[in-house]
Amino acid sequence: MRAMLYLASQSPRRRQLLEQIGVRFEVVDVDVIEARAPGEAAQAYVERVARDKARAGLRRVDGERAAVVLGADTEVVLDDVVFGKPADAEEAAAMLRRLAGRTHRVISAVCVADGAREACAVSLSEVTFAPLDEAAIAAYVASGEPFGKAGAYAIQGRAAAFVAHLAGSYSGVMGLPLFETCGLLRAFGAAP
Ligand SMILES: Cc1cn([C@H]2C[C@H](O)[C@@H](COP(=O)(O)OP(=O)(O)OP(=O)(O)O)O2)c(=O)[nH]c1=O
Repeated sequence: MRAMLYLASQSPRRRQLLEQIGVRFEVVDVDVIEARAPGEAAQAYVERVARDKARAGLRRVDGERAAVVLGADTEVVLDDVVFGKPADAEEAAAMLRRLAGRTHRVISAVCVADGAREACAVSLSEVTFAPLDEAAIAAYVASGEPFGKAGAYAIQGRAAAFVAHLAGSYSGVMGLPLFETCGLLRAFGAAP
């Protein structure tokens, strides 16, 4: 019998990505505080948040036999500054100004847990943005796309036009690294 998989995420992108690899799952809502501790390395932070989401999901499905829970986190990192989701239009524009014409890292962590064990994987990507002028930034922010996205952009959306180069995982940048996810789910008996 295959384990029942729960995706501990509100992100429509993660749902879409998991569907893409043909895995059956249900969504469980979790509310995890995302705050980097002083001195915490960016990658350690992303991994910790993904793990917290998986653990919170596990608590929500508590008591269910053969439940496997998946949590993930994605952050954009430039000069060791972690760019999460912008709070407003001003912050979105500020993030895009800093990303323009430069190469940043995208760290995506995925953690899978059941009642007995837990495992995580991290995907690292490098994304190079073309230079962006103020008009392009203003138009992009006005489109609404930056909101709810780490680094204030969506590679799967209009921001594809900004991406001059990507080294790494497209699905990882979008929010769920599918290669790593698939490996973990197989190990937990939640994917064929
Ligand atoms: C960089 C980038 C991020 N994103 C999204 C993926 C994530 O939804 C979001 C990063 O925020 P997260 O905090 O990782 O996830 P979330 O709050 O959206 O969802 P949950 O915690 O419930 O799982 O940014 C894109 O959709 N495209 C991109 O190109």
